[in-house]
Amino acid sequence: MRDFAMDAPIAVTLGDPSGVGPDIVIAIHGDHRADLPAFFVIGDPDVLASRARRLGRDLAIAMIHNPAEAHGVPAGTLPVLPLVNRQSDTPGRTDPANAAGTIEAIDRATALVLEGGAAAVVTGPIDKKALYDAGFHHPGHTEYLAHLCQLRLGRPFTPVMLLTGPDLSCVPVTIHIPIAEVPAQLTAELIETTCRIVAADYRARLGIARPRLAIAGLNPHAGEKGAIGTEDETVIRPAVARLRAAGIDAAGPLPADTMFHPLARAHYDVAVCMYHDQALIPAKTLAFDQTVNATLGLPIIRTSPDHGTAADIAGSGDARPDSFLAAIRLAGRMAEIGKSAGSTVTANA
Ligand SMILES: NC(=O)C1=CN([C@@H]2O[C@H](COP(=O)(O)OP(=O)(O)OC[C@H]3O[C@@H](n4cnc5c(N)ncnc54)[C@H](O)[C@@H]3O)[C@@H](O)[C@H]2O)C=CC1
Ligand SMILES: NCC(=O)COP(=O)(O)O
Repeated sequence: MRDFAMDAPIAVTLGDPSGVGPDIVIAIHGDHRADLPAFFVIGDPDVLASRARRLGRDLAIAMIHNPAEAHGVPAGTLPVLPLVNRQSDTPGRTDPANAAGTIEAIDRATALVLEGGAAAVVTGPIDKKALYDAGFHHPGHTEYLAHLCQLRLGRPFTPVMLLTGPDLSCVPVTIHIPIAEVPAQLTAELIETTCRIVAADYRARLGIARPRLAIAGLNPHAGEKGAIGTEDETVIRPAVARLRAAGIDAAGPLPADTMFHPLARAHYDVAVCMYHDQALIPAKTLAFDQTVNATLGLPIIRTSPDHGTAADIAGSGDARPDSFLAAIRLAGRMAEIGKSAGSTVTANA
């Protein structure tokens, strides 16, 4: 295992057993472990063993009781912190009985990072609807992690979703909400808070001291000077002006249809978009296999692959591991940068 200058290993959750999370973790452990920062899995060892058999892969598991033991497991074995809530191996098919274990893994990983036992959490993809059906009322990891941090630390956090790939990084200001609710939820305050968190975490966790932010408009042609929608002038432009007055390198509102081509991208480090698909469509289209989803604005480091459960190929061996690998690598880099900066500071921490 390479020395990544981190004292604590990274906690990896498998996500929903209906998906490709277990497939990819098994593949990564078998093929890439030596090139990655130290990590351990929080999951059901029987799910991993069963999935490995389906995939025809050898898998030796070492059960651990705390993250520190991950450093001492025999070479070639995968350290696994077992769940209390047992799960079954159901590739391609969600099972309500698995929900408790899926949530437990996120809870325990977050607690371990907050306590300093783990350096970061890398989450495997969850099936959101399956969790909603089981009573989980948070839209996704992003919002749930903020909730967990608030429960533990007693103050609120604004989580910010960042999709970051080799040639494009994007942040959606509103996240998992219906498109019809976007205009009402999009306030100048939310845009400003999001951009301040982006600027602070780029500095503290991504090593870019003064990132250039390109702020998208909401309406076609950024509202065509108010002729095609008003939010660009009444909500977004005032937020950009305040950010600039505060010393943040922000430009916009920019027409969203022309801000993602290569020449335009050369002018910014991160595109701040007004809604989920405005950010995620360009990010996933340009680099589905290399893009990572990172959560900013929290007192913990969290990354994940950009893709979902891919239940249609779970258990088949066809899942590509690249985005998950990039997520583990980015979590390691963020932990190193945070450590050398001597802080876990975020704008709302
Ligand atoms: N971070 C998370 O937990 C995320 C969870 N999801 C959840 O995943 C579920 C499915 O979402 P979809 O929109 O269908 O997106 P998806 O990313 O799961 O699948 C879209 C298409 O890409 C393919 N694909 C995805 N990952 C792949 C990989 N690693 N290798 C090869 N092919 C891959 C799939 O087979 C499918 O054809 C939903 O329940 C959604 O909520 C979606 C995104 C992120
Ligand atoms: N489309 C991205 C996505 O749904 C990721 O959500 P989260 O579970 O990381 O909050």
